[in-house]
Amino acid sequence: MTFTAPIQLPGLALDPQWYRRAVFYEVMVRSFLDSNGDGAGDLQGVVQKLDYLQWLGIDALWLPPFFNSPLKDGGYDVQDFKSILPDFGTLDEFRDLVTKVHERNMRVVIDLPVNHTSDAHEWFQQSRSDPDGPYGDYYVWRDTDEGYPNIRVIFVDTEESNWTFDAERRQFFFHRFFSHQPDLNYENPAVHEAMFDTVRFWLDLGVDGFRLDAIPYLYETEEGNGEGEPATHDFIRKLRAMVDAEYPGRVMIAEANQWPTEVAEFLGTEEDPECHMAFDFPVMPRIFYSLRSQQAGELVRVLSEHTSIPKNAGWGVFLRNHDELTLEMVNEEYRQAMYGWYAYDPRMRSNIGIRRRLAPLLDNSRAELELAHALLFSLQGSPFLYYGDEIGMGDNIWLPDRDSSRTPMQWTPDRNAGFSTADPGKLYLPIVQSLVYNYQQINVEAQLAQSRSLLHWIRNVIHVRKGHPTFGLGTLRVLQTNHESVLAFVREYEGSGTHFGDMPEKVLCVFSFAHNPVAVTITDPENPGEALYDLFGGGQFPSIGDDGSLHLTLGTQSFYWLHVGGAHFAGGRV
Ligand SMILES: OC[C@H]1O[C@H](O[C@H]2O[C@H](CO)[C@@H](O)[C@H](O)[C@H]2O)[C@H](O)[C@@H](O)[C@@H]1O
Ligand SMILES: [Ca+2]
Repeated sequence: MTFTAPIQLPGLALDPQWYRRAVFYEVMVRSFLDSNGDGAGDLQGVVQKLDYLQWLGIDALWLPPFFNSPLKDGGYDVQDFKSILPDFGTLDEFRDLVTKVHERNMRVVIDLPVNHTSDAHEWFQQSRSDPDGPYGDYYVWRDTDEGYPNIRVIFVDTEESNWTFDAERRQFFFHRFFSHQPDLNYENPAVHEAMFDTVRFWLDLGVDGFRLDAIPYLYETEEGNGEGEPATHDFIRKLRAMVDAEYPGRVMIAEANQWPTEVAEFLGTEEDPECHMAFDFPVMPRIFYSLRSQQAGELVRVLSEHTSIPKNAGWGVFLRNHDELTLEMVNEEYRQAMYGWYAYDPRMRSNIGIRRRLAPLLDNSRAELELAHALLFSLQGSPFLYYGDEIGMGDNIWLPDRDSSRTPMQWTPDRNAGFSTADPGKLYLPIVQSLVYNYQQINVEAQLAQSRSLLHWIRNVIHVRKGHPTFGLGTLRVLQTNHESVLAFVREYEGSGTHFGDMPEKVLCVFSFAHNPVAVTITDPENPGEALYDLFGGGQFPSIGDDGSLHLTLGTQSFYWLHVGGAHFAGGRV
């Protein structure tokens, strides 16, 4: 067997499975760093912080929309798919960003809201004013608001219907989201062409992939619920075929807030692939549920459900993102429990979810933050971090909608948290100044100076994860335990033999959600008698018994990652 070292810096390493090994980081351009002092973050600001992201161990940036936009929905209301909002920068600056990201062997994934545009988009302006013109059929127009009776309203806080009357065209248009976001009409082949053209435009600029926003909602039918209609899958397959043929190695990531069996359809089959990755929505709220209920049962249940997906497809796992913590994937009983624990002030709720950041949700508990991240970094799928969560940033629930958790990144204890030199009143959103999460306490500089900070802890875990390909590429098998608060699973990878370090490996991951120390017996019938070593420090643990049983004790809300087998293991501390 020959081992070749991965291609080294500078430049991108050739790795067809890069997205399955990658740690992703969501950077809202507007929120990260303001390079020119106008009060809003920009592309050059992101460039200035690439060293920080590389140090943290990030492999790929996910940039939510930065296109020209009225910004009534954080940029998901696109006015022009081929230009950048001037506040954020220029196409040349974007090219520069891509080059500098690639120089660091990192990648850039951009967000593409393919389902709809802003009503300020030229296509919609022309569609409403000239029904018989080239854009007349670009949107979904009807004489009444009675079509598609089975299609639910998603933004229940603001919208009563998916139809809005347009006084100029004197017809109703269809919208899955805000009434200023008309849905594109995918029955029209010209819309397909326009979207392919958009995708090629950004791939030609060097992006490594797309998050396909709100992907289930492209087509509507009278009978269906408009979520993953067959024609939607046909379109995605067609798009994937084009990407594979013209831009091999670039990826499509499905944002489909559905149950894994339905989401798996957005990954297609090996013969007829759709997206390369899809976010795992059900697992996320169950992590939060387990933390408060001290019950691992719901996580055990969803992780034990095997959903088959194509060989090279993968999941994206996350704790938080730029949206509310969605509760669409839990039933009413669990939803109410979670509102009670996490959204006790009605101001904290948004649609079917909770508009708070990670650290305030977990009441700034270091044990819970570590436990939640340990899960994030060891579940099956690629982890997606949300900017600022690595330092435990707070939120501002007095801001409207999801702006509560889109406030400026806190870099230093100085003016505007080092985010901007602008007059503080000019910032796009105020810096968090709350008692616990005040930027003078919670910032990158202060955490860099403390070796035991959350930031250093998260960096260490990321680097340990990266030393073990099983986390990105391995299978997950849930184990039986005799304690209701304990979750245990084995991540197992057969090794590819193509890269140095890409060896067969098994890691036993154990998590206790109990609010007190516990003793537990775990059963792993497949690894009787195997030795166990702590992945962080290399310390030897009691071996698994010959009958497959393992007795462990765990501290309050704590976890272990244990290498299974082999006495040679040396630990992974960086
Ligand atoms: O462009 C409209 C929205 O599209 C995404 O929406 C997703 O977030 C919703 C919650 O905010 C969720 O309920 C829905 O299922 C998703 O498709 C995007 O992430 C949003 O920011 C955007 O408003
Ligand atoms: Ca700026």
